[in-house]
Amino acid sequence: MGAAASCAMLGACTSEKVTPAGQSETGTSTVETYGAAAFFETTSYGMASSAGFAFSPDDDAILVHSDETGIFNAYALPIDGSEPATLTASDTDSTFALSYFPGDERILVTHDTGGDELNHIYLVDEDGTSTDLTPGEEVKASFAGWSDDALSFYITTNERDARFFDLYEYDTESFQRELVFQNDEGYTIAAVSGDGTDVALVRERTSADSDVYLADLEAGGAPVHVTPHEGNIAYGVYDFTPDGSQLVFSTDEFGEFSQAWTYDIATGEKAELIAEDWDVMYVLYSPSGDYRVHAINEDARTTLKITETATGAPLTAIDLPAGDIGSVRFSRDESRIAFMLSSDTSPNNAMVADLETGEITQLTDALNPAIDEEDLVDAQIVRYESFDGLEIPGVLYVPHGAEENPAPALVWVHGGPGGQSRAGYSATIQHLVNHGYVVLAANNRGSSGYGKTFFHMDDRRHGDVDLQDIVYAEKWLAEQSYVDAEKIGIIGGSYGGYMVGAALAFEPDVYKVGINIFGVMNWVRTLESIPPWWESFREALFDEMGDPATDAERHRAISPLFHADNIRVPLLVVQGANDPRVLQVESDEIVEAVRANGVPVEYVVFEDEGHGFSKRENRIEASEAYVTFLDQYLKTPWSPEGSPDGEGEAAETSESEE
Ligand SMILES: CSCC[C@H](NC=O)C(=O)N[C@@H](Cc1ccccc1)C(=O)O
Repeated sequence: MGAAASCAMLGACTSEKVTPAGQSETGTSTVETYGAAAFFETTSYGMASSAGFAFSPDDDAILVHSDETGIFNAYALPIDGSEPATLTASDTDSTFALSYFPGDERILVTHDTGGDELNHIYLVDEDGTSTDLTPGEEVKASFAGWSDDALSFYITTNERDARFFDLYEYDTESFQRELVFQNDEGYTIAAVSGDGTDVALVRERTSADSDVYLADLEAGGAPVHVTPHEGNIAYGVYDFTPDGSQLVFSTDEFGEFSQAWTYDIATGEKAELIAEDWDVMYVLYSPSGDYRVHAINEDARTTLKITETATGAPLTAIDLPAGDIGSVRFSRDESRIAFMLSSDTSPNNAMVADLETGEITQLTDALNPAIDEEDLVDAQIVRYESFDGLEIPGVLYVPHGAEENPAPALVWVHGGPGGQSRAGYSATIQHLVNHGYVVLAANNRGSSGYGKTFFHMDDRRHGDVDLQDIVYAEKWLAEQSYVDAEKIGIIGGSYGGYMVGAALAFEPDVYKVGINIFGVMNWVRTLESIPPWWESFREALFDEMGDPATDAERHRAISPLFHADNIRVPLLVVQGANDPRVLQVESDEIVEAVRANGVPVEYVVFEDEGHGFSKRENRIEASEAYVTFLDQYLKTPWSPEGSPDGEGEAAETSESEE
């Protein structure tokens, strides 16, 4: 971590750099090419939870996590820019900062084991001693915030019933705890009011239709239904106001996008709080309630607004720097805010702004100094037409020099269903682009962020209309002057990995190669073996995807595994052994089936990862594997005829594979 620098704009770079000899020529300019290690030697930073205290009790440091050692751990970053203090030192489990204690420098952190998603909450004393507050082999726990009097904090765990999360209140000194809300009905516990009187609950019937309830923790009794309605309306919870008088909830009742509304707990009155032209992503308050922060998902970029609550006027004390601002946290005395600042070409940096002087200080220097930001590229938001004329949004990255020398390209598909590819820094995408690949992150119908109509267009039509959007992404890329139309591949993770498998199996002539990162290959098995703690949204998931008990035939029809004999192009599969959502067997079986076709198939398994890769050495190995595979099979397209026996050949197995 670097020393403080006064606010350097992490702005976008557009100009080309002329660099010394020995670097790759791309058209009229020279861009240095970096290995995966260089991209991942960049440090990833994240802020303590919005439900906790990110500032230390005396406001002189902020609590963050970073992967500076290769494994995420918690650190205190002094706001004067002096050297950070290491607070946890795990060399096995990615550990994430939750909160300082209200009155001392003990902290709460969370980690799972090897990516199994069974997170526990740990108390870390000032001498570094760590205590598991939520022990138990199959227990999954989450931090849910502090009481206003600082005498207790809240944790949800599923230890009583693996399917449901109950709410416990922990004493800050004795760590004795009390069950304050027993959840037998499959609610999602969304927020607890600071005065400890109310808990906000969400019940999801379908992804289009959900409700908010309020349970009175003092009076007990059945939770009050806050959102009675007819038809499909999706309601959710942002937070309580700091005085506990109102619940701020989300609704898509009044248009395509989610708005923020208030519910007055005493009177039951509802009122519009924030309506924007896009989804309101979150709403949070300063501890006193004097300031309100909300973010908008504006065409795949985050726009942040800070408002003086009393007047509704925008905060003018500081000029927020250009770039993506997130994780805003107020100091205890509300004289400062901490936030993360990033751009398409720069990862998160921790910043502190003084609301009295307007001064902004950069506390970290995350991008590996060996990388020149000007060698990276900005994202462009684009739109293309699909088979039925529907406009599909995407996030496009074009390598420097591709206009002069058309480049191979990749369609990148996000997870979900219902996720969204967003602009912003991605080490993996920048690594691919730096190695000469155009990347189009397509937001096929069904993606979030573009309104509820678009979001639901894929319901029970997965592997059909959304796949066609991905096919049309290839067609659009092939028409671009900077793309070598003969060299277009597909890459995606999880649901995006499913789309990779589906594209290769059901549209076998479209893509030249595929990279499947822990993708669902067999929907019957995946939906039959979802983690027990998904119970609160199992019904909604089955409503969208189909219930394996009744829709198994359709699930077989759309599952790449049962159509693997159609896959005739090189395939790279990457999987975490501890993934509880997409089990390793999904990848094992598709690898075996496609290898039987005589097609090159490479397979990388990480023994200590789950649904996503968090350890630096694994992220480097995965990213290096993508580029090596693409350089081998996409830059010089593979054909069965070109292989020694004319039938194709199976590739060698990666060292990581067991
Ligand atoms: C309606 S999406 C619920 C699943 C969940 N979504 C959040 O990310 C998820 O983990 N999706 C996986 C794919 C998947 C879908 C259904 C069952 C298992 C895995 C993903 O894309 O990350």
